[in-house]
Amino acid sequence: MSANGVSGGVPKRAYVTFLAGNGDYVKGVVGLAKGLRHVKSLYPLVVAVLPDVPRDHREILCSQGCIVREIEPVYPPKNQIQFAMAYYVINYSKLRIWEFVEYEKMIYLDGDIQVFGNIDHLFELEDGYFYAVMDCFCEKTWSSSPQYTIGYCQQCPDKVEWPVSMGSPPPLYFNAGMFVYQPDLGTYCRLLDILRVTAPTSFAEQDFLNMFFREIYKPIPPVYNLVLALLWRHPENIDLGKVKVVHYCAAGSKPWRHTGKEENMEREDIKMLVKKWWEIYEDESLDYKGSAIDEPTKLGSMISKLNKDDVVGNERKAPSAA
Ligand SMILES: O=c1ccn([C@@H]2O[C@H](COP(=O)(O)OP(=O)(O)O)[C@@H](O)[C@H]2O)c(=O)[nH]1
Ligand SMILES: OC[C@H]1O[C@H](O[C@@H]2[C@@H](O)[C@H](O)[C@@H](O)[C@H](O)[C@@H]2O)[C@H](O)[C@@H](O)[C@H]1O
Ligand SMILES: [Mn+2]
Repeated sequence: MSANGVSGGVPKRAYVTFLAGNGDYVKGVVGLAKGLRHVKSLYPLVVAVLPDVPRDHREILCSQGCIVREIEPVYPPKNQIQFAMAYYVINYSKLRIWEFVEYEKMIYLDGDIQVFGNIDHLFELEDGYFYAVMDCFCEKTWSSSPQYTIGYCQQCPDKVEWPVSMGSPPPLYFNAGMFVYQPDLGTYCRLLDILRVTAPTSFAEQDFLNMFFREIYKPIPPVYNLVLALLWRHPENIDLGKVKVVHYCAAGSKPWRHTGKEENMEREDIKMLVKKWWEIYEDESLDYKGSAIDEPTKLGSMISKLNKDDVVGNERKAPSAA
């Protein structure tokens, strides 16, 4: 196995998600694992877990065929920022997935995402770019942004034009709940180095990743990450019948917590998407039939230990002469 994700000439690929805490997001990850099986994906699901994910949750994930990899948390520099959601501070730990260099290419999916159509073909996208779906600025989570204040959204840039007095419009901005990327140790080190000197902002690691990858970001269609708010903010941009990936990120839309009480949660399309999520989650025929994969994967943990030895407390040791 070479460290650049190619073993015996076959490029290693996998889906990867992130799990923190001992709460109910583990249901999201189990649903995602079963959803990928449902669409007959060829690739495994790696779950990057923070140390606070309890053993029983890790065992559930292994029993569902997931490859569980423990990661250390990543924290932003000391700050007074009010994140759009207080818990967003834990999302900086997603940056550890750039260290998974035993894979040549990975598709990151949030734990509150479900895949309803096979997207394995995205692994064939040209190397050297960062692929993700454009976000929307119309929800009140964006109320502290200039876009929201003037009513500008990249989903409909002609509706309210960006005022010339405010300079050029913001660069295209992606939702960080789903992206296609290539793990790489050099990128990983630069991410951590630059994070240490970057003031955190409302959307935490999503803002940081947009800044870091702005030169190589390539938008892909919203069928690959339906941010639910698009259904009521930009319905003209969505053909629900063609959507392959649904991102349950609107307030009140997490299927495993859905009560229908929050704004828009009583919509027929939302209720249908929540029902579809539960149908997969409860479908026992989609349970993993193989033997649970050891946690953590032996090789994976050896590689990450090896990498850690080279990056001690983010100061890199000079490579050994050997
Ligand atoms: O308590 C938590 C909160 C978040 N997450 C992970 O962090 C991701 C990003 O958080 P979330 O999806 O809630 O953000 P949103 O997309 O709703 O803004 C989740 O999908 C999970 O993968 C987690 O594991 N436990
Ligand atoms: O920590 C920042 C988060 O930022 C994103 O969530 C937000 C953001 O996209 C807003 O733009 C939407 O309005 C909102 O609905 C959505 O929840 C990612 O989905 C999530 O994984 C995570 O990175
Ligand atoms: Mn999400």
